[in-house]
Amino acid sequence: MTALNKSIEPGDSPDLTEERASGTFDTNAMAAVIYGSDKFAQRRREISEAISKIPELADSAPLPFLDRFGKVTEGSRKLSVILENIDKLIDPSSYEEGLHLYTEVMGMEGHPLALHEVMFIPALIAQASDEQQVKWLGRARRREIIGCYAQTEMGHGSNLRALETTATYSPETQEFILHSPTITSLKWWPGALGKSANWAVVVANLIIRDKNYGPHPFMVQLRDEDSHEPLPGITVGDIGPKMAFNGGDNGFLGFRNYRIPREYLLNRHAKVEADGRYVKPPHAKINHSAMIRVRSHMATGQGALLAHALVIAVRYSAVRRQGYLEDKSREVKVLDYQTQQHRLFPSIARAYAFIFCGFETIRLYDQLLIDVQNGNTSGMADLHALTSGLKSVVTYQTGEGIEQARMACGGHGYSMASYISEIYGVAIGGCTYEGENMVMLLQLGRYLVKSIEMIQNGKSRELGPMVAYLAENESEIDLNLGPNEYLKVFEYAARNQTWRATEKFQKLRNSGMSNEKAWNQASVELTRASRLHTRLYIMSTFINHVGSIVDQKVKGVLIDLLNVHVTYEVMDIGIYVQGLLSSNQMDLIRNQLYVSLETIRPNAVSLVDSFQISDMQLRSVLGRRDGNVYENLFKWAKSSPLNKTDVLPSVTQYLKPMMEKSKL
Ligand SMILES: CC/C=C\C/C=C\C/C=C\C/C=C/C(=O)SCCNC(=O)CCNC(=O)[C@H](O)C(C)(C)COP(=O)(O)OP(=O)(O)OC[C@H]1O[C@@H](n2cnc3c(N)ncnc32)[C@H](O)[C@@H]1OP(=O)(O)O
Ligand SMILES: Cc1cc2nc3c(=O)[nH]c(=O)nc-3n(C[C@H](O)[C@H](O)[C@H](O)COP(=O)(O)OP(=O)(O)OC[C@H]3O[C@@H](n4cnc5c(N)ncnc54)[C@H](O)[C@@H]3O)c2cc1C
Repeated sequence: MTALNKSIEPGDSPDLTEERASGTFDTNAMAAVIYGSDKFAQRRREISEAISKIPELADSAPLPFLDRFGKVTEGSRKLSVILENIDKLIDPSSYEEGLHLYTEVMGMEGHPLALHEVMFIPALIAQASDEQQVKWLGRARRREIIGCYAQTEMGHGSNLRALETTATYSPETQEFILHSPTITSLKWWPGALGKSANWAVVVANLIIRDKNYGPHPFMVQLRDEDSHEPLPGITVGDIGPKMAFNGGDNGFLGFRNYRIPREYLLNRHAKVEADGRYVKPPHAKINHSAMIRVRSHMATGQGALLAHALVIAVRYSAVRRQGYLEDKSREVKVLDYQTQQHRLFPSIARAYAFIFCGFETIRLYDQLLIDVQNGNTSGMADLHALTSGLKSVVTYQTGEGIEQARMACGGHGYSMASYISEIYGVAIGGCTYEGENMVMLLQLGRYLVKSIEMIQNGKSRELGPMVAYLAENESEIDLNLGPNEYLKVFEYAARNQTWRATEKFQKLRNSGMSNEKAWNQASVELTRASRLHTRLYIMSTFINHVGSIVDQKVKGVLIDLLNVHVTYEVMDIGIYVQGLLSSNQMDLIRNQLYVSLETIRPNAVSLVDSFQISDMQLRSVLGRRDGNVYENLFKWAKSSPLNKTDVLPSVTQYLKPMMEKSKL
């Protein structure tokens, strides 16, 4: 019996045992749905089992008790143990297995290879020519070098056109000269840059004979491969502590006329010939492909973070007893309160929805990558718009859900013993990285406005499938028919808001206002349209995915969860559907939501157990699989370094003299 499946073990809290007994489906079968296949769900369990057999992979102390230096050291220490044992742990060629291994062993705090795997290698795959890949990709995959992705500067992150770092081509020496002309041009934020990486993909403005060709990616060696000392002309270091990711070394980087060979421009798409002739890429934004990749993966990534917080909050809510319902002889599990269910269950539904929606988005990205490698860039604008909206909505809603999960754990949720604040810090980083959320919502807004303009110009037939609904007329809604009717409600809301926002923008522009000013004055309405459009996409992928499930028990509970989702989402956008739904219909939906919360209640713990997050990965006293919270909370507090002695030096030095003095 492993510690991961839904089986009940001796010594488990009777409250959690009772919850698991009431589950109506097999959590292994649900895990197969969550992780895409039974085979991979099984591999995850095997990897967790293998990790548990290597004691050096365990945290050397609860991570919240480590200081920054300790966290950074811990990440590197564990990395070396992982690499010594890698063949025993995973299939090293599998990205997914690697991700599971790192997530479980490292926790949330970050580690030296995070950006190497997530951005550096993908940037080489997408942007390096075949010849360049022979030179660097193998070395990167074998971890002979550690890389990062250095784009953002102290002065500019969103507006890439204003980046200041230059890469000036010198035809005489056939080199690029990298230079940081100002303080604000210092690269600032790249993960693993500060202390770990010795190479970077650096985004800099390509200058040839005084002409600026805009941001391009360059492969740049930062540190000596033997001594790890920064190379002459490079200034590099750590940017200091952050809200989270404190085991990671986000860094700064400056160049003083630093020379690299002409062949170090990543030139799969754009090239500079020896004489300085520039060969244009097939699409102006093709250099942004590493960002598109991460954005495409963010729905699944954020879904997993939300799931992590919910495993903690739901299990804890089943062992936490506080207050009474009808039976006054025993306090109830707080999970039985409708308010607690309303706080947590819609988030469980969203976590599932984000993961399923992520499958579809990753599929679209993988297809785009193949198309682009074959010279077809026609799908780039669609995927850019979709992933811009998606990363914004899922990161924001994940943050909201995790914060509700924290509050659902009362006072103990505020303790680092819950680990929820760490998950929150990591998740909300996603609202900023890979494009600040408002900026990205406006990118989608731009695409939606263009879609409306196509309809206005009689080109509805040319609209892509995801925006075709913008040209439709609304039909009667019968809410007894199930999720597809709710989808129509969402289509109505997104269509209406997109038309209103576009018309506002056009009206302002037609009144003589500049395009930019009109855009700015319509921008809040445009972001609202983008959110509704994205939520519609999430809902439709959720519905489609549930429709494709074969295991009937799993499908049954996912339909119940879908009912929570659609009713909650429609209630949440009530203001946008006032013209469509009567107040009687709104009351009906509200009641359906309350009924669906009750329907899900017996399966709540099994639904979060199905994420199969081991206790090691969970790192939460409140969320432990066995539910034995209280004795472990006391043990956790006793392990605090402050409790090593009864009397602290600070008491002897400052408080005692103060109290003594007051006695006189
Ligand atoms: C597996 C992963 C899971 C989890 C990750 C875990 C950990 C990782 C942690 C952290 C990593 C973080 C990394 C980073 O943050 S890297 C830095 C990221 N930086 C950004 O995202 C910058 C955001 N800014 C931009 O992307 C662009 O500057 C912006 C799109 C906002 C504007 O670009 P620009 O000014 O150049 O263009 P516009 O004039 O606005 O638009 C012109 C035109 O081009 C279209 N466009 C823009 N971008 C793209 C694109 N990527 N693809 C296709 N088309 C694009 C845009 O829509 C316009 O089109 P049109 O309207 O037709 O003219
Ligand atoms: C945890 C973390 C990890 C990161 N890792 C990396 C990395 O590995 N590599 C890397 O290169 N970078 C990295 N970054 C940097 C990140 O990509 C940028 O911080 C991000 O793109 C936002 O840019 P900014 O900081 O310039 O924000 P700003 O653009 O300055 O945003 C400030 C405010 O201005 C608003 N704003 C800006 N432009 C507009 C506009 N046009 N219209 C309306 N409002 C606007 C924004 O909405 C926001 O409210 C990381 C950041 C974080 C937090």
